[in-house]
Amino acid sequence: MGDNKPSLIFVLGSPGSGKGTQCQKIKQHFGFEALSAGDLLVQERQSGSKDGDLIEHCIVEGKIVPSEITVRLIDNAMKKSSSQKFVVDGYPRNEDNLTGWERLMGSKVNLKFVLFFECPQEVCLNRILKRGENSGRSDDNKTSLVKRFETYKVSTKPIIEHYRKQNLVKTIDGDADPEEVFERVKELFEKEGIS
Ligand SMILES: Nc1ncnc2c1ncn2[C@@H]1O[C@H](COP(=O)(O)OP(=O)(O)OP(=O)(O)O)[C@@H](O)[C@H]1O
Ligand SMILES: Nc1ccn([C@@H]2O[C@H](COP(=O)(O)O)[C@@H](O)[C@H]2O)c(=O)n1
Repeated sequence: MGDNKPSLIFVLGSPGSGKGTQCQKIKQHFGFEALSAGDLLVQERQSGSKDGDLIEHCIVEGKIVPSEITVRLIDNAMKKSSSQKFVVDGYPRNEDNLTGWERLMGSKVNLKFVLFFECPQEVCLNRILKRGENSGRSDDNKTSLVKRFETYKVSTKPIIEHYRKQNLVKTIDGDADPEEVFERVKELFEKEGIS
C-alpha cells in the first residue's frame, strides 16, 4: 500500500557535473517534476525578497544559503506542483541543509535515492567557463568557481558520504556527452523500477 507521500530523488555532484542538464532529461523522459535549489534561490532574489542580498552574497562567494530559506522554497515549489515525484537538483549541500531538511521535510517525503554525478574537476571547470561566456550567472567566473569547488569538497562531499553509508547513493559517471550520460541514468532508473 502506498503512503501518499511524494517520492523524491536528490541530485548531487560538483558544479558543472551536469545535474541540471540530466534533471531536465529525467523530467522529459520519466515525468518527474524537476526543482533546482540554485534556481529557486535566484528566483527568490529576483522577486525582491528581504533575503535577496544574503542570497546574492552566498552565490557570488560560493557559500551555502541557510537551510530555513532554501527548504521553504523547495517546500513551496512542491506544494504548487501537482506531481507526486520530484528530482531536487543541488540539495542538500551541507550539514545545515541536511538537518534543516530532516527536521521540516524528512517525514513528508519518500527519499528514493541520491543520484550522484561523478565528473573530474577539470572537465567541470571547462564546462562552466564555457557556460559563463553567455549564461549571465554572477558565479560562472573563475574567482567564484574556485570557491564553489572548495565548498563542494569541504561541505557537500561529506553529505554524499552520509548517504553512501545508508546505501542510498547511486553513482553515475558524468564524463561523457549528455546523451550518453542519460543512457546511464535510464539504465539505473529501469533497474530501480522507475519507468
Ligand atoms: N555531459 C555533458 N557534456 C558536456 N557539457 C555538458 C554536459 N552536461 C552538461 N553540460 C554543459 O555544462 C554546463 C553545466 O551543466 P549543468 O548546468 O547541467 O551542470 P550542473 O551540475 O547543474 O552545474 P551547476 O551546479 O553549476 O548549476 C552547461 O553549459 C551544460 O550545457
Ligand atoms: N542547496 C543550495 C543550492 C545552491 N545554493 C547556492 O546557489 C549557487 C548555485 O547553485 P547551483 O546548484 O546552480 O550550482 C551555489 O553555489 C550556492 O551559492 C545554495 O546556497 N544552497
